[in-house]
Amino acid sequence: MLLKDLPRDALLRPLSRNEVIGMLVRLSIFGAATYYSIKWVVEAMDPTSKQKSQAKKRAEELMRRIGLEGITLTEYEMNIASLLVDPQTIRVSWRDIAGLDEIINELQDTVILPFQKRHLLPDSKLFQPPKGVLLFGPPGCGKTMIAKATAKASGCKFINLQASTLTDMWYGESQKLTAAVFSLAIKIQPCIIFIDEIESFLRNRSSLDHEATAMMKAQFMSLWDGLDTTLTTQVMVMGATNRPQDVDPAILRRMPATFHVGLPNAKQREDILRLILAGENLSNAINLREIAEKTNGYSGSDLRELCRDAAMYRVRDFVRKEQIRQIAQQLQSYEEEEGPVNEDRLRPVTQLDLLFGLDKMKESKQATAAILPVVAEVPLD
Ligand SMILES: Nc1ncnc2c1ncn2[C@@H]1O[C@H](COP(=O)(O)OP(=O)(O)OP(=O)(O)O)[C@@H](O)[C@H]1O
Repeated sequence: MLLKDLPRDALLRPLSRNEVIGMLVRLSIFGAATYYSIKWVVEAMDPTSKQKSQAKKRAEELMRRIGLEGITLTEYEMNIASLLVDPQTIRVSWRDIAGLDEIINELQDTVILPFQKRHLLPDSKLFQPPKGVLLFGPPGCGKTMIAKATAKASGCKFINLQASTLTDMWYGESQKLTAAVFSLAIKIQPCIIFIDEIESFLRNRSSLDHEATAMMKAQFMSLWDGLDTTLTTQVMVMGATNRPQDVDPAILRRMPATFHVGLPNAKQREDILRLILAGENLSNAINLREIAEKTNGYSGSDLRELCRDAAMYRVRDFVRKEQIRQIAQQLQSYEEEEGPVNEDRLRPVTQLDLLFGLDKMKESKQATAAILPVVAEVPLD
């Protein structure tokens, strides 16, 4: 029916109360449907929305587990909160780190005591954890382990900030995220902000820096300085790097406590080997000193790889023996079969296994050395 076909009276008469209410209800439903459709379309068009909602869920779950559910967070703080590590769930403790007693003792005195015993000197400006700590040294020597064990020992929450997080597009705007790192850390303090590969994040400032990156760095440093303003703030930035020479000097100045986590010496390597192999079934003739002496230049992570390989040989032997046994069983009649006598058990790891593992490791190291340039260790000062 067209408008002109309607009776003139029907158009001119005032609307009844019910008609007005009905119209309002229809308008509201239409408005809500439009709003949610537009929202749905916008979200569907945002390629990062799934990641964002996953990060939000993860953050909420983490906050609940850590016992921080009452704290209200902004959207940006929520993104950073998805990187939180609960000190209770950190598996690494001092007992898992071998050969680094000196560094551990110093960390205990300079970092952990001020966190743990803050109540003894609450008004002291001096008895405070340093605002920045730098762990530097070649890869695989335990820097990340030390950072995690420090958080566990001091009972600090641990924000594991990847170099790319603040520059990653899906997380949002760098500057808002940078601000969120610090505001979140303050809300949940005591807290350690850990930045692995800090050189790639806060690299020497150069003219090649993108303007946004330069601004983010400047902002990071000013927020970092701001931590000093209140005595009660218990937030520390801990950085780790393989290339201290590439870290911006302005950042280095903000990390007064530096720890060199270098390649282990022979004694340290023996300690690391003993720790890695603890709990394994070892032959009595194992001589870890011999392996330690033959592994000059190896990192803790190399030694772990070597041991992992060595421990696999007996499994391979076991599988081969089993295959031979099965073939023999098929050839023999079942009456003659003697049955499995102690055959279900793996033999212990032997010195020969470790030496084989070492040979294999040497070969792969030589192969990688051929394709990768040698990175010399440069002292910090
Ligand atoms: N001192 C050590 N004691 C026991 N295990 C060690 C030690 N150093 C390294 N490892 C072994 O090597 C692995 C790697 O160590 P970690 O990740 O802490 O090294 P990193 O110095 O942080 O290396 P990267 O610079 O590559 O991040 C550890 O998971 C551990 O198994």
